[in-house]
Amino acid sequence: MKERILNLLKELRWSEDLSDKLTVTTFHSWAYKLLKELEGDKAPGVIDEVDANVLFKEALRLSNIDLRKGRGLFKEISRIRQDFPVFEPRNKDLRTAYFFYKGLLSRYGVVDFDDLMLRIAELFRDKDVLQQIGKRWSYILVDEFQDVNRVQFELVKALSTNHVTIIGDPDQSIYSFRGADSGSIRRFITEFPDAEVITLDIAYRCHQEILDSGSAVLGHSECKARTIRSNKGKGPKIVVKGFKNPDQEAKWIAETVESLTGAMSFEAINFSRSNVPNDEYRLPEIAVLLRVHSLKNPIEKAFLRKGIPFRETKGRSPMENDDVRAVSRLMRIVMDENAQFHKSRLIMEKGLTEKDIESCVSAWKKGDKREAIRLLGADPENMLLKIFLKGLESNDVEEIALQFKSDVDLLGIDLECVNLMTMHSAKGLEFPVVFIPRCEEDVVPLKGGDEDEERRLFYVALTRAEKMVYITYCFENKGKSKFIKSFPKEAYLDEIVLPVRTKKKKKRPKQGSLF
Ligand SMILES: Nc1ncnc2c1ncn2[C@@H]1O[C@H](COP(=O)(O)OP(=O)(O)OP(=O)(O)O)[C@@H](O)[C@H]1O
Repeated sequence: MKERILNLLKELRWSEDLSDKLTVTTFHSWAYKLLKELEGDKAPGVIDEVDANVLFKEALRLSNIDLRKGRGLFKEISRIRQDFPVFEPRNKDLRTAYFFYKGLLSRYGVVDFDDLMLRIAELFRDKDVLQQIGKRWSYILVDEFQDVNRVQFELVKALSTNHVTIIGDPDQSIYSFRGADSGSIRRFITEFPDAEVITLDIAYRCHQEILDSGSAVLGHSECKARTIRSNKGKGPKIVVKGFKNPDQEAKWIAETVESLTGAMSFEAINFSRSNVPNDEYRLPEIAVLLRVHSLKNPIEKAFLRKGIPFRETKGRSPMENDDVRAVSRLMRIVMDENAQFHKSRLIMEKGLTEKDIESCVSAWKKGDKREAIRLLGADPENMLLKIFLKGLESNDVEEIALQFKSDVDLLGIDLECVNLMTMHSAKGLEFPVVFIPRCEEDVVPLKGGDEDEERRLFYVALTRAEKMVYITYCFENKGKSKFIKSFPKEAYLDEIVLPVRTKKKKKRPKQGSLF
């Protein structure tokens, strides 16, 4: 991102070289660097969400709380610590689990993501610290402000003596389940009444049909429809198709992808191109966006059957890759021989003994990384691991873990394959062609979800498309999503695809025996 900004400045013939003055970072990575600077060697390590869950389960066991309650309690604890000021939980189980969890974090000398932000908020209470840190940046710009939580809001507020610009779209707030405060932009405007509000109402990505349909879906939420004009004007209509079941739907998606990319298989030639623009696309220009990851199976099968390469982007951190994770734990142990938490996890996850770990550390310290990786039971040829190791040459392990939130960041999106991902992980991306399957009631909007947030999520999915949107649903299930029903009539083409009935073979009359 920093490179892109510097290149843009060059294009704009900006005379000053800003490469040393410009910091581009995430909240967590920024907080970690500050913590390390302010607390030096005493600064705790950071554990990600997966490790935090492991530790929380340990806390539940220690406090004799039913593990089945774990998920809900952990969500609640995270919510509490993303609020500001943090309040003490009233619920007895929650209070006990929280107490043990905090104890474990401190015993292992680690913080989780929520704690990390809270620590900085705590440090900023000291006016001198705040002044010392604040004067480093003359201008602060926060992007995707609709996704900040209350603690992050307070940090930005604390730094508001600098010139602060926030950018965001309240209609794309889709992370309230993770603690984001969907009202943060509104709150900012209320708390800083002198702030100049600039409304960006021209869209450069999508055609008018997509914007109008997205606005119509939002029109039913508290955000209310906005009028956004496309500088591209009108484009192809959104294609909506209903199928009998997910297999037929997936088959059609695979055929359409094949046709869009000019594939020449026998079936592709036979397949009707009536809904396909004349252009040919490359596979990475196509994305299939799912409401939940578990809907992927029929689509994967259909792609495999046709030999269409696809890449699944789970929106997960590359740190969740087994090999990367093992080496990252080793790095933490190399840096700090008391990194008990990571030692215990290596023993559990890789079946190593204390002695094995010592051998890994010693090989690593001697510079024999390949041997250390082999001893860990990891694959030195793993591509993600190779990229991770490259990153380690110029960053410390915590930095990498915090910087690269998904493998899209690490690998780049431009592999020669279709992108299969959730609507959430598509946030911020764009593709010439977008498929949105399973747009039926109970899936879109998801049963039990917050309907306003579901509308915003669908809006995000729709507006990833630069040109074509194909929305499909299965009528065998609960039927077409009400979101589609709110599209303006002139923005889409609606069609039901009935399964082709294969003619039953007529029974051959049995020839009577001549004898
Ligand atoms: N002034 C402009 N002129 C031409 N194209 C533009 C302009 N501004 C943005 N674009 C293009 O419009 C698309 C969307 O821009 P960008 O990603 O910055 O918007 P965004 O508001 O962050 O989008 P979203 O939040 O929906 O992901 C990009 O392809 C970008 O190159």
